[in-house]
Amino acid sequence: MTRNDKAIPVLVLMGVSGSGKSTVAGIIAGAMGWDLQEGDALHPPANVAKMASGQPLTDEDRWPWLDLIAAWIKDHTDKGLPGIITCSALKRSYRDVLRGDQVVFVHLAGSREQIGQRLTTRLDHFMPASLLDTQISTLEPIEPDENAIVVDVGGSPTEVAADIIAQLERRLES
Ligand SMILES: Nc1ncnc2c1ncn2[C@@H]1O[C@H](COP(=O)(O)OP(=O)(O)OP(=O)(O)O)[C@@H](O)[C@H]1O
Ligand SMILES: O=C(O)[C@H](O)[C@@H](O)[C@H](O)[C@H](O)CO
Repeated sequence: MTRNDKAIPVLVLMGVSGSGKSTVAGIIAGAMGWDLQEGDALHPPANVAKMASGQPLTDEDRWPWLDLIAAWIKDHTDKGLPGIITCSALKRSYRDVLRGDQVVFVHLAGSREQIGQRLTTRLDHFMPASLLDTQISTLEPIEPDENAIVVDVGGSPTEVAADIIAQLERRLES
């Protein structure tokens, strides 16, 4: 059986803390009926404790977590199931662990001021707003050869989700 893998995407919603990954992923998963995995839920407890104490993760902290994200993606691509997973995926080398024919990275991009403002009003999360600067300095922007969509997060969550779905549909048509 042949299958158009591009038509069965697994989206990796990526970007710095507070860029809206969880919020927008929930809207898209609901609208499309796709499986949803919150990447933060796959962090080992030690990683969560480290971030909650205000320390940024190192590469060594992130590799085992990225392996779990990659396993979730592979489970979906092996079964030909669409899905959406949140993962900061800040460095190109991290994205290398996650890549595949069906995998589309969606970078939620916004200004430090806007994302910082959203983080200071988010009170129910382990990640302190103080870590935003290290998230931004660690981020390696998407490069042209990566299978990716970049969206501006200036609009409402519903507008950002609609922008992503529209860009995805245009890619499938082309
Ligand atoms: N487009 C948006 N407009 C206004 N507020 C937003 C938007 N997207 C997200 N928010 C709000 O900003 C905050 C951060 O969003 P969210 O938790 O989804 O980000 P995140 O990227 O998943 O963060 P983290 O990586 O730290 O888990 C939340 O309080 C959320 O309600
Ligand atoms: O790579 C990282 O530093 C982490 O994944 C963070 O991005 C957090 O998981 C997230 O932002 C907090 O919710």
